[in-house]
Amino acid sequence: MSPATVICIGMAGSGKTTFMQRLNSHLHAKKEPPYVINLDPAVLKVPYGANIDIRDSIKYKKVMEEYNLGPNGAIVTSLNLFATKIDQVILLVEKRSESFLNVIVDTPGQIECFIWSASGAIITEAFASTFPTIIAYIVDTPRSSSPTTFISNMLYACSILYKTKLPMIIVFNKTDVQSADFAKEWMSDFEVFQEALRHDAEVNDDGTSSGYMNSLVNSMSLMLEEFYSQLDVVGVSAYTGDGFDEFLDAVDHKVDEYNEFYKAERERIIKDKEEEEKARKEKSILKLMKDLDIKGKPVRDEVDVLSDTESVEAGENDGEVARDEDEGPLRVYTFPEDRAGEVTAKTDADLQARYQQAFESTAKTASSLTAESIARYINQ
Ligand SMILES: Nc1nc2c(ncn2[C@@H]2O[C@H](COP(=O)(O)OP(=O)(O)OP(=O)(O)O)[C@@H](O)[C@H]2O)c(=O)[nH]1
Repeated sequence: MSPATVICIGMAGSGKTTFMQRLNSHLHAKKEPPYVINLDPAVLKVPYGANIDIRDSIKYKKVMEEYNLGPNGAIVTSLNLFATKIDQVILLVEKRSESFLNVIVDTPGQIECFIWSASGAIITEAFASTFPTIIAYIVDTPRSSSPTTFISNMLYACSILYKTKLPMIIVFNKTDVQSADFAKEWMSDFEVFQEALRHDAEVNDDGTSSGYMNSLVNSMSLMLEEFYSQLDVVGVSAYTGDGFDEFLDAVDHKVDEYNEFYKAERERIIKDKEEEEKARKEKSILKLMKDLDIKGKPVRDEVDVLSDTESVEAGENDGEVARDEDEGPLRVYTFPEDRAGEVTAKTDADLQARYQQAFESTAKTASSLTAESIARYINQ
């Protein structure tokens, strides 16, 4: 059975690394140790034992110095460098896939460096086309307790879902500080969310609010209802380990969903792409043949016709041999030696004339060039 891959994504400080550490120890305690991958090149310390660590092959600080980049540019470049080896990574994981049930992947805190970069897409796609892959979007619960921050976070999650096209679990972390019940309620009951929004506006209104913000958040929350229906939502505490069994149940549920819907959809997309590529190749071959003026006829026939270059001036008659009106009978039988003589004589005279012409024009150009350079020399 293919191991389920869980890619942890979340804003900086949401607790991805702590979550990974807790998930790792939770699975170890269940005697189901996972395969752990760290894709954050800038992290100083990884508090869990990673089987594959991007920092082993790519030195973030050197990338910064060598390519003269800032912190985010260096993360993207490190990921680009890593993405070139992703097939080897997948092979490594595949080789050992019999001995674990889960692959867990940590990503950089700067979400956009991973989600919106080409390399992030390549890495995600490589996993998703080999193993059932799901996204765990980690949210800092205490920092999302205001309706506006909450909706911003959900919009971000929504964009990630549509970008990756993979099943997603929203993980409300840090429930030891604040329970995630309020968020679950907001996601399931639109009226409760509106009430919270109204209350927030009253409490925080300093007289500068135009009401525009509230109506915008209102419409967004309506729009997000469809998005919420596709999600599994769990509350966890990476500190205490609370909610991790529930999280693993959600992973199982999403893996079933992946196998049922996403896999078929992905296969359809890949097939469509292959067909598109095939059609594109056929079209460009046809275009090439047209440019070469082959017109779809078998190439050998054309070569035979085109080989008679002596009788045709370049560009004339589209490469076809025209017969002179006074050429006489279509076919005259002569002895091979005579024919050879005729051709040689004609060719020799022709060649002589062409050499002469070429020599004259070259000499002319050369002499005028020499005159020009002498004049330039005298001027200097
Ligand atoms: N109270 C509480 N704090 C937590 C929990 N999980 C993480 N933290 C704290 O949140 C802060 C950020 O945690 P990290 O795990 O470093 O977060 P991260 O998302 O990996 O951060 P970046 O790698 O910078 O993106 C740290 O101070 C953690 O101690 C939790 O469940 N409860």
